[in-house]
Amino acid sequence: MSGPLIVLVGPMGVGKSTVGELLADRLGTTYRDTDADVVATAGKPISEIFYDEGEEHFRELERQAVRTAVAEHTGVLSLGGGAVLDETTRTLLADHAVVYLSMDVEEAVKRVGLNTARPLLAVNPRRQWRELMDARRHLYTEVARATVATDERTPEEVAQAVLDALELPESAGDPAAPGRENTRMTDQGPTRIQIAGSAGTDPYEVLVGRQLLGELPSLIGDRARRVAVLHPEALAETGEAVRQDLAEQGYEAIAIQLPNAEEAKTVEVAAYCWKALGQTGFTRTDVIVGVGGGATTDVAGFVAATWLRGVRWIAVPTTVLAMVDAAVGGKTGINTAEGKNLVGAFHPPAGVLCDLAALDSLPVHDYVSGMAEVIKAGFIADPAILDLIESDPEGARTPAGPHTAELIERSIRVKAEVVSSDLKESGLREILNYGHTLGHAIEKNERYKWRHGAAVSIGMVFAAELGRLAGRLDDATADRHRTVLESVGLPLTYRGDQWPKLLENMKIDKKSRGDLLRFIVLDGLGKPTVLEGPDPAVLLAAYGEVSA
Ligand SMILES: NC(=O)c1ccc[n+]([C@@H]2O[C@H](COP(=O)([O-])OP(=O)(O)OC[C@H]3O[C@@H](n4cnc5c(N)ncnc54)[C@H](O)[C@@H]3O)[C@@H](O)[C@H]2O)c1
Ligand SMILES: O=C(O)C(=O)C[C@@H](O)[C@H](O)[C@H](O)COP(=O)(O)O
Repeated sequence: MSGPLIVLVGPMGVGKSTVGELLADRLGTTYRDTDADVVATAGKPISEIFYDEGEEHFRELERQAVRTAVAEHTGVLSLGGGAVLDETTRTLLADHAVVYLSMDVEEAVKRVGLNTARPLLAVNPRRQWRELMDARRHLYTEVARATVATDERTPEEVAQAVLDALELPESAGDPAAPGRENTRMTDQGPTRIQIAGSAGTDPYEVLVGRQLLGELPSLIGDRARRVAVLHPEALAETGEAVRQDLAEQGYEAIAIQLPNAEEAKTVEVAAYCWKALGQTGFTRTDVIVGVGGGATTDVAGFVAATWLRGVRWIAVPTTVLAMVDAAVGGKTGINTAEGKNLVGAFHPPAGVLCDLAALDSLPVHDYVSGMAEVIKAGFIADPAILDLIESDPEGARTPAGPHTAELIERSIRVKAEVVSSDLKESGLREILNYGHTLGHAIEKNERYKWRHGAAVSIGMVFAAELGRLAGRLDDATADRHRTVLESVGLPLTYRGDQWPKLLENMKIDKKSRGDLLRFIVLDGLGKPTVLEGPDPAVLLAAYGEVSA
């Protein structure tokens, strides 16, 4: 019978794609994945199909994808975790060499837990997993010719067990087969970016990848008895899922819900957290976990810095901006009526887990806001970032874009290098403030209702104009600010009549020294420097270039 040489079924996260690709290599054939086919047909990630059109529509797309692939494909094929729910699909699989890859519940939660791209497991992963498997296990075994357990086996061992179970020699595939039809990222594990310890602080790692929940307990460590999970209202379910998971690992885990966005960065919210910690009996060996955007991680870090004069904390950033900037480097803090981040502390986290799957649920404006800090990293240190964005500006507005992981990793590396050598901003670190002097002044002027990235975007155009007018920056690089920021949808202008207020706000910027205003400007692409006490007329002229 023609059709796939092997069909792999089994739950999400069991490793079908990794094992499938290994099998295809060893058999000299090609690998195909019906989930990838569905994503290609729909033009969006599976989580978005679930969200926009519902599970029923997704199942219909999946049924068609399986029918086509079973008819066309002659190599190794893997099906989505729920494909076997469909009776037509099960009938179609009869007489094919189907192998069920299984795993136990602990392994599943470790591999899949925090991955919000798996829409069925966003909340309480352990319980949901059991329910899911109770509903599906018999369907997997019904269609499968063999079952291969994956627990505590390497992908190579699983692949060998599949070949053994089907009694397939390694030459069974077609060596003349063309290249892969659907290559997918294999589970290579997260990228690890090191941040050096300095000023008496420990080194730590920023992990970028998927399915990173399993890393939390080892970061928390066994000296901790209590863990507080701080999360924004928008991530109530995720926060509770993380809390519950930690509780099931034996920690006394509490969740503290914060308001969304800048409303969390107040002394009242910090005081509410201190109260919760006090009532829980939080000691110096206990640990805070901040799950959310930059506002949440700023508060979580600040509460950790101030409680008992400093407890350990871990950042789980869920926005682009928090991944590339806020959660890395140990600047923590809150706003006051007088200005942005005016109260805070340098208190680095014990680790940062950037689960890229979290970005799938981020509203587009918040995603784009984060691109301002990515673009900042491009202008001050890594112009390849700008080239990537300019090659596909639309792609840079969505987590499904082709360069998402690279843009995020490159930006983190820029930040990592700077904060590794100057944690407390005694010099070099000031370059990370590019665009922020005016940006923060705008945020205060808008009573912290604007997105940070939007304000920083205007701030960068202003800084570029300041650099140009001060005779430091060439026209092409100054103009490039406008084109690249606008291409992803960031704003370039602000109300002209607000200058006196903005000037007043800028005086309390953390880079100011006495009455001296200081700005980060560029001497050229990737060459940030400090401009001290610019002529007021030059400042006004630069503002004229961004005023609407
Ligand atoms: N400490 C630093 O070094 C540093 C650096 C840059 C920025 N910041 C600070 O970071 C803050 C901005 O961070 P931000 O842009 O992440 O905004 P944010 O934290 O305000 O998050 C934006 C919105 O998205 C929601 N959200 C977060 N993750 C989500 C997800 N995965 N799915 C759906 N909704 C989600 C939040 O609840 C919020 O409503 C500012 O306060 C800024 O000052 C700090
Ligand atoms: O990490 C830094 O240092 C930065 O300046 C990064 C900025 O993007 C960030 O917005 C930071 O919070 C601003 O710090 P502040 O000291 O100006 O409040």
